[in-house]
Amino acid sequence: MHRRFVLTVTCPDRIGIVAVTAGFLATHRCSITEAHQHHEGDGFFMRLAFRAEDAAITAAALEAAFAPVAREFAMTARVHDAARRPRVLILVSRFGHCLFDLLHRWRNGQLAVDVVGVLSNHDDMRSFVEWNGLPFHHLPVTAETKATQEAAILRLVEDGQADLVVLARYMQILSPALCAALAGRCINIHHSFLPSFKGAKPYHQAHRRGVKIIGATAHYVTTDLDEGPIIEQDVRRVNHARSADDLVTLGQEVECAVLARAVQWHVDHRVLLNGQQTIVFD
Ligand SMILES: Nc1nc2c(c(=O)[nH]1)N[C@@H](CN(C=O)c1ccc(C(=O)N[C@@H](CCC(=O)O)C(=O)O)cc1)CN2
Repeated sequence: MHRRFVLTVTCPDRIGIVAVTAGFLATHRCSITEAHQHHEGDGFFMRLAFRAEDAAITAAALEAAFAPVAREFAMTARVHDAARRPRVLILVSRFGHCLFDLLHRWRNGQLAVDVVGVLSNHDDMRSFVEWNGLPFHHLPVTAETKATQEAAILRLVEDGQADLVVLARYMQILSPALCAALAGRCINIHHSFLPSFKGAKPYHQAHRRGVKIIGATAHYVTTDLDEGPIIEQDVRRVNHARSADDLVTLGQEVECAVLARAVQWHVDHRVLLNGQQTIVFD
């Protein structure tokens, strides 16, 4: 049974990157099953999925063997075991639609991850989460208790060895310290087509503006609210007859689909960061 891996590479652009990488894989009896690359300015980005004949080889061993090439080409290179199930911690407040959708995809095997738990600043989702056989962590927060509450969040991330934190309509602004601790591994779903309508009540802002299209945006979380690198977006048409509450309801479907795609692409190592932007090899 061949073992399957993913190699991601970010480096300065130059001749020979693909050749040396493909050569390395061939030398190690690996065959490429999917290849993506992108040139952006002086940068080069690549994702290779491949299978290895040697059933005993590991991602760590391949990454170590590739290190001399990575050094020579100034690459940030990572080898991921495609069979490893990333560990995910989900954060939610009162709106459960994105949580329900993610856990549905987890239960039916579509989302091949291990959910280490669900955390909320409200108790609303406890019964649903525990019905799914998952740990529920109720961590209320006020302005006065924010530092203590966030320390508890970080402990859960570390104790759960979470590879990814998903803000599935978690309506608290994370501090710069927590953003730094979760840099590149925390995805938020914002319920507007960014950069329009940042903040807590985007559908009401959109309704006041009289938009004909609403949307949702999944992005990595940074200190600057709703400014993080965008992973995925989508929209749907609305019209004058829709109330603000209608927009809240109609938007939920878009939020679920956008967040699910963003999480799936992240755990499949299809998203590479390029400064404040992303490159998505979907
Ligand atoms: N550092 C960041 N934290 C969070 C981000 C982010 O981009 N950077 N995204 C939010 C989610 N979000 C919009 O998508 C959002 C959440 C909350 C608020 C807000 O103003 N919250 C108020 C409290 C609201 C309440 O208690 O219901 C606040 O925190 O004072 C705006 C946008 C998640 N965190």
